[in-house]
Amino acid sequence: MKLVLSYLKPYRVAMGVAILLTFVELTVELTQPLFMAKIIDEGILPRNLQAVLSWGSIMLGVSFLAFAAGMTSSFYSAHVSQSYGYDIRKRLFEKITNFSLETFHRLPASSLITRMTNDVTQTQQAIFMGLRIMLRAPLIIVGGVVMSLLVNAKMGFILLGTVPILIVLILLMVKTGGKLFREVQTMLDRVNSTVRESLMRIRLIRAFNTESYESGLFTTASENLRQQTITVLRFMEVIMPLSLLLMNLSIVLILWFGNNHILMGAMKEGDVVAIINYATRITATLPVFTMIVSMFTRSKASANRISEILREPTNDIALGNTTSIPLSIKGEIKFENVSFTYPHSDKEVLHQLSFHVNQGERVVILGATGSGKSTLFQLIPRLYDVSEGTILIDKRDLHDIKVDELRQQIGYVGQVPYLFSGSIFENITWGKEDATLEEVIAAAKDAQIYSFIASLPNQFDTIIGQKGVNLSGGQKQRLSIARAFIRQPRILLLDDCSSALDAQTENRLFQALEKYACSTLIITQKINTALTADQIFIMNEGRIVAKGSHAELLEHSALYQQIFQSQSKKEGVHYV
Ligand SMILES: Nc1ncnc2c1ncn2[C@@H]1O[C@H](COP(=O)(O)OP(=O)(O)OP(=O)(O)O)[C@@H](O)[C@H]1O
Repeated sequence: MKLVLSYLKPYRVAMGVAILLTFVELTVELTQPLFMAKIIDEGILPRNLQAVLSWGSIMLGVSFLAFAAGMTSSFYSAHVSQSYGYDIRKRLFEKITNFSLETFHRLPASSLITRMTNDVTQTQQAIFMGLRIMLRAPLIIVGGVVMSLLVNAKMGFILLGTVPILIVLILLMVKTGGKLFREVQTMLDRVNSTVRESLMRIRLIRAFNTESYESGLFTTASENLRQQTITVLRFMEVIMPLSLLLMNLSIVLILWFGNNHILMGAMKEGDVVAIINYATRITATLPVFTMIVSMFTRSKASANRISEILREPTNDIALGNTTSIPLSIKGEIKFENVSFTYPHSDKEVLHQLSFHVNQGERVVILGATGSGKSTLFQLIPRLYDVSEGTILIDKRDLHDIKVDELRQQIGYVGQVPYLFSGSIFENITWGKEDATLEEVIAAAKDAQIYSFIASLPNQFDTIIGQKGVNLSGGQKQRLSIARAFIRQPRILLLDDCSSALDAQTENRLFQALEKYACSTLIITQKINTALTADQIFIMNEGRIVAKGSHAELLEHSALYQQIFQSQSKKEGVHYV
């Protein structure tokens, strides 16, 4: 909470002005019953129209002052809450874009979106309400009692006697109600996460026909929320009428004693009306406390969730530990005894890897699932840092190359092609923002997707849905490859990204790749692809268990012979 509130620091002056003006508005409001008393005592009862008009005009003037102060206070409060919202969203976005991959695994995108939107809005509303309403309610209670004592000390004592009981009830409401509202908030979060997760796996739910199971999860979460909300409302329904009963009793007492005092000539009618007015103003603030408690509880939960993000460490790799030597990479890659363990994990997934890839070479990596192939790829653009050993690019330690310069010269295509909503042109040029149409066409042709794009009515301007839902798996893969090609990378990492392509298309793709003359590492399950490689690595349980050219491996590696023979039989591969 403190961390989130620290974002209000730049707006201390505006907050001060808003609070000061709320005080002015409130003070002025509290004088109104006094003028009302004057109108009654000096105008209405003695039938003096002049007095009614004079006091009425003063009351109107004062009301206008309260209106102006309230409006300006609202203006400043809105400025503070909106500026705070803008600042904190900006900071959250900066922070999130610098998260390590590890943090992204832990905090799913949907949860981050909720924190950046809904949670920030909750805290913004609480700040606005805090400056405008939260202060008003307690101040009206205190101010109302003080003014009543000033109007008539004896009558004022009735309110003074009532208010401590009222405060006890309010404190009970804040404490117990706060706890109950916190539980409501937890239940509400559970409903949100159930819906979120169900929507994320909707395809799977349909495929496995598990709608009734999901619906059960949702019903349970929803029912818990209903029960908890009923409990908190019942509690409030007891406390609120009790408080109202107390205030109404004090109003009856004021009327009773007031009537006696008027009859005895010890008090004027107007003063009784003024004190009644203060009592009703205090009564009117009571429902506001329910809102304050519920809003404060919600915004506290939101503030905690926002703080979690703000406290997350950022990716040290992206931020520091780099020298600024500008470098044009040639593409030679050397691993020297590289071992790797994922952060927050005890299991070493790569063990003592050593290999050398010459500039412009093509290397195919084969291996069982989970053997560490994708992990190896992630070390080259420094998405993770090695735990032991050294990676050299052009004989230079990876740590001595500026990370953004390194990444600019690497083309990476992951296992799952990611396309965003936008045009095909935008999706390809994401790899190089200043690319010309000619470059885009060339990349699309090399990625074997041009003829498909050309057949579309809007060609490169065709809008594709989020995650490219209107494209086939193979088309998505080829668009992702075009995005990597357009960068003219010096190192190209293709992580099983041509799995959906037929053999002919894949062949043409790899032929087109020749002209880029970049060092290319390809993870694949297809032996056909291995045939085009300068070197083949076979990985097993985090180790390179065999490496060499196709001919070398065919001669020396029993494992490779097995893979080759089993796939050759299936696919009719012939090595010439
Ligand atoms: N973020 C992570 N945190 C901890 N362990 C991980 C993480 N990602 C992968 N691993 C583990 O690292 C090992 C290697 O995974 P990796 O994805 O590199 O294998 P792979 O050979 O590419 O597999 P596949 O062919 O199925 O993609 C696996 O045991 C996996 O469980």
